[in-house]
Amino acid sequence: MSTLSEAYEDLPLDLQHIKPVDFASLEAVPDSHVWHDSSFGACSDEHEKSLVPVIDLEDSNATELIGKACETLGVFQLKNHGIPLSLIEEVKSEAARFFALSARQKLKALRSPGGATGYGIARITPFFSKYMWHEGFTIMGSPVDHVKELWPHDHERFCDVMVNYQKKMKVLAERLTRLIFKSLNISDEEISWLSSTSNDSGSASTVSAALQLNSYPPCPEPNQTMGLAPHTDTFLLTILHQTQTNGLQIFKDGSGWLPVPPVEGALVVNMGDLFHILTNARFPNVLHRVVVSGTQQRLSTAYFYGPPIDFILSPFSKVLNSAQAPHYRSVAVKEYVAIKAQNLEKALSFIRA
Ligand SMILES: C=C1C[C@]23C[C@H]1CC[C@H]2[C@@]12CCC[C@@](C)(C(=O)O1)[C@H]2[C@@H]3C(=O)O
Ligand SMILES: O=C(O)CCC(=O)C(=O)O
Ligand SMILES: [Fe+2]
Repeated sequence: MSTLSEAYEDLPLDLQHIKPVDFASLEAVPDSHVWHDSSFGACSDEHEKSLVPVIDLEDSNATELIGKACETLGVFQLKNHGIPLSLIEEVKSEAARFFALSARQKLKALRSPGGATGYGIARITPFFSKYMWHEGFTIMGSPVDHVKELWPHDHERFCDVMVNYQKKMKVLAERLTRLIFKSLNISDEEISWLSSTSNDSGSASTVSAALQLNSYPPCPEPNQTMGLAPHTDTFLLTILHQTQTNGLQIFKDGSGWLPVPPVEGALVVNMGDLFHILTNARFPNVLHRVVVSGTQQRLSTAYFYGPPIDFILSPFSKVLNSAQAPHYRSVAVKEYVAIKAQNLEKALSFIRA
């Protein structure tokens, strides 16, 4: 086994946990999608200044600023990231074109129970008793097989844009990972997989990566439902682009749910479980969720990045001071992916040392 999609083949889902409802046909929130969560209104949207720092990647202090943000909140917004805004726009418009199709059309690109790529609801759905006000399109590698079903003669535009965006995201994710390791004083030898994957040398192992297009349709009763339930991301880091519609919130102990407002041209970067493990819990794996709007569709694009699935990770000895014991045992990426898929937020407790 060498690719992430193969790892997910062994973790099949039931169709009821893949197939979205036809949101466009709903005039009210059906009971299946009603969440009894009293905290929606409690979101501190009144916070005028967001706690999430906006960092310029061209800033001469970028390494320190990013290292600090990773350690405190586990999330930051990134400006001057080098991703052409025109490409981001194209991704957004291709995603919008897809989600605007009729339900019948979109179902032609449905993920299969053992598949990773395609249209469907969030993989975390089985852990909750209610469904989310959300539909997604997951891409691992090329989406061509699925998109050909929808647009037999016009699939190239969508596929080219998504493949190109993933290439650019991979370069950025790699650059951020190096920079974050540098902020931790971790040497290059400890990150051999990073260098062995960057030089396209044929047999070299590939990093784990996926692109997720998310759509949260406007909702007739936004306070009654949930866009995306609270979760942490599984891999090292996630690079997210969000449209101008609010909705993303992070959970901070002592403060509750805090908004991550859209910043024009910026990308949101958040730490996932694997960085939390590597840093021996020094970086939080930030808990986040999405609430929905009554009037506007929200679109977001998340790129998940991690080491090759056979890579075995354990807390860096460098980040452990002499008095500190490792909190987590060694675990292969694919093993952690399986534990997470079966246990969600309890996954980390299964690898506690
Ligand atoms: C590469 C990934 C990362 C996945 C699983 C797999 C494909 C789809 C990703 C998401 C996207 C939506 C939220 C999430 C929580 C979900 O349900 O599916 C993500 C999850 C994770 O971070 O675990
Ligand atoms: O839509 C968003 O802003 C969040 C998406 C997300 O958390 C995810 O795809 O993992
Ligand atoms: Fe997420």
